Amino acid sequence: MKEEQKVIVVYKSKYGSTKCYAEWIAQAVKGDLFESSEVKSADLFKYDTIIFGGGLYAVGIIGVDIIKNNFEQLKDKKLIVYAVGASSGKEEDKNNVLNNNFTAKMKEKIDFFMLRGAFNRKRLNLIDRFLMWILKLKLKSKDPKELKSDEKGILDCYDTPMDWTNKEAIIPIVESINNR
Ligand SMILES: Cc1cc2nc3c(=O)[nH]c(=O)nc-3n(C[C@H](O)[C@H](O)[C@H](O)COP(=O)(O)O)c2cc1C
Repeated sequence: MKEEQKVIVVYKSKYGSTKCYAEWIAQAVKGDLFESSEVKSADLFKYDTIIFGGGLYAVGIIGVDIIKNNFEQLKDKKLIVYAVGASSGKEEDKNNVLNNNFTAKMKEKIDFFMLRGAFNRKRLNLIDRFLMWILKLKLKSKDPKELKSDEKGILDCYDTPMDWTNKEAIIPIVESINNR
């Protein structure tokens, strides 16, 4: 990475997976690390590269509005977004998340990555537990052959706590900054 590049790593995480990846990434790229509530839009403008990570909830990337709402001012910077979910990040799931969260113009400019987080139903707050229960009922009522891979992933970990967080998964993100 060129000496003068300033990198900020911002994250929003509910249960810690996205935070864990943000810490690994910030350490690897020597970036400044912030939880999204600690950052104002004006802080982002001071950096050359902005990396945002958010947990995936019902195909939405939590906290990503900080990038979307400031997109016009940020679009000429290097913009990286990663979403952390239970999904294995297959192309189909990735496109689904991209289309659900970004406009065509944003998709062109933003380097987007999917990372795999963790899931433990017992650690969820009451609302999330209820939402997951509704989702499970909905998925169970579908023909198993019709399930998308992220839906299968959710059913697989509903009763079994899983932790897929893996430091090596940040390599493509770190490389995309270093190869700038
Ligand atoms: C209510 C709820 C909805 C979720 N929706 C999705 C989803 O749409 N896609 C996905 O891949 N994972 C989904 N997950 C799994 C989370 O994204 C996963 O646990 C992730 O590691 C959370 O990151 P965090 O700990 O940083 O918040 C959902 C989890 C909950 C509790």
